[in-house]
Amino acid sequence: MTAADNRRDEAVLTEPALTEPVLTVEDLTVVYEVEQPVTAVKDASLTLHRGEILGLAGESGCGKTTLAYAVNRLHRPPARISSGRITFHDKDGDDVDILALEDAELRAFRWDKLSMVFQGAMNALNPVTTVRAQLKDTLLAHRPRMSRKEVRERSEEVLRRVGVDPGRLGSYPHELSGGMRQRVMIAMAMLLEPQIMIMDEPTTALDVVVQRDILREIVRLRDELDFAVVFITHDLPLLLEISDRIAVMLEGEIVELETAEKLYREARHPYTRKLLGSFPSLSGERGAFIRTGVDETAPGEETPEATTPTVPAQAPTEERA
Ligand SMILES: Nc1ncnc2c1ncn2[C@@H]1O[C@H](COP(=O)(O)OP(=O)(O)OP(=O)(O)O)[C@@H](O)[C@H]1O
Repeated sequence: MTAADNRRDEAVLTEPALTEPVLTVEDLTVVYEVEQPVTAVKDASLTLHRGEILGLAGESGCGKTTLAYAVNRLHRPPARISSGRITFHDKDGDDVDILALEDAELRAFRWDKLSMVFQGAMNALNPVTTVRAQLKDTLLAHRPRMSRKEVRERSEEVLRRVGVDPGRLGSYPHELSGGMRQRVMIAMAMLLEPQIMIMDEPTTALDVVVQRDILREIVRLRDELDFAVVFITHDLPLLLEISDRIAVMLEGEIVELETAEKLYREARHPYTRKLLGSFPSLSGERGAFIRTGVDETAPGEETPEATTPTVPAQAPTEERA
């Protein structure tokens, strides 16, 4: 392979072809109405494209979680959206004004069109209910006409997709490891085949090896199923590996939004450069762009057009509990 081939391959990997938008956030401002009001998100605008992984980076307290919650209208008082527009562009052609949805419409919208895996989500599973019952409840709440057989098949399929043996359907959350619980949460988030998944530090509480396995699978699932991901973390090296584009937040504002490679090589904003410089793994010799880790799947293990459920190659083999 020549150097030109290498460069071309790298460009294919790192320069995403931007598809049509699936979500548009315009001038969003979110304020915590406390004694000394905090404007946690200031005039934030971004476009998420279909099938894209958009990383949201920035140090603790810059407003990442507030932004993510507001997009899904999961924010609670004292948080208030004081201005802005959030539009979901459904694949059937409809534009949905998320801020105008009534409660019932919002309940139908969440999980179905846009789902969220948030910090500590692995503890969000109901401790007294089996995995089977939790998947079934979510499915039937949105698809009441599904037959028992369809519910069973879909539940098995999503578990397989995230690398959990369907034999675990009968398990209670405490019978699963942290990594498995987090995989189950990801299965739950993709259960209804949403077009967007927002992931807020989904793997932070897990050890590094499990984290990488799960991230690899998220990228693989995105490749197979084409949902868009907003991935939030302050781990910039990790975002550089998995994201198509990265938005950098500083004190509530999005100060830079670029492709991962451009951000890595030619960050424009001084804060982005400072952030890049604060990770020793990024501040040494900048040779080849580091975007290889989680993209590296065993060659030939999957075809892009695969539509049948497949067990990810990296899935742990596990025994029935
Ligand atoms: N309930 C609240 N009341 C008042 N201020 C709040 C509240 N929750 C968050 N904030 C403030 O809003 C700002 C943004 O917080 P947010 O949690 O969105 O940041 P973050 O970037 O997600 O941080 P982290 O990475 O630590 O989760 C911070 O200044 C925070 O102190």
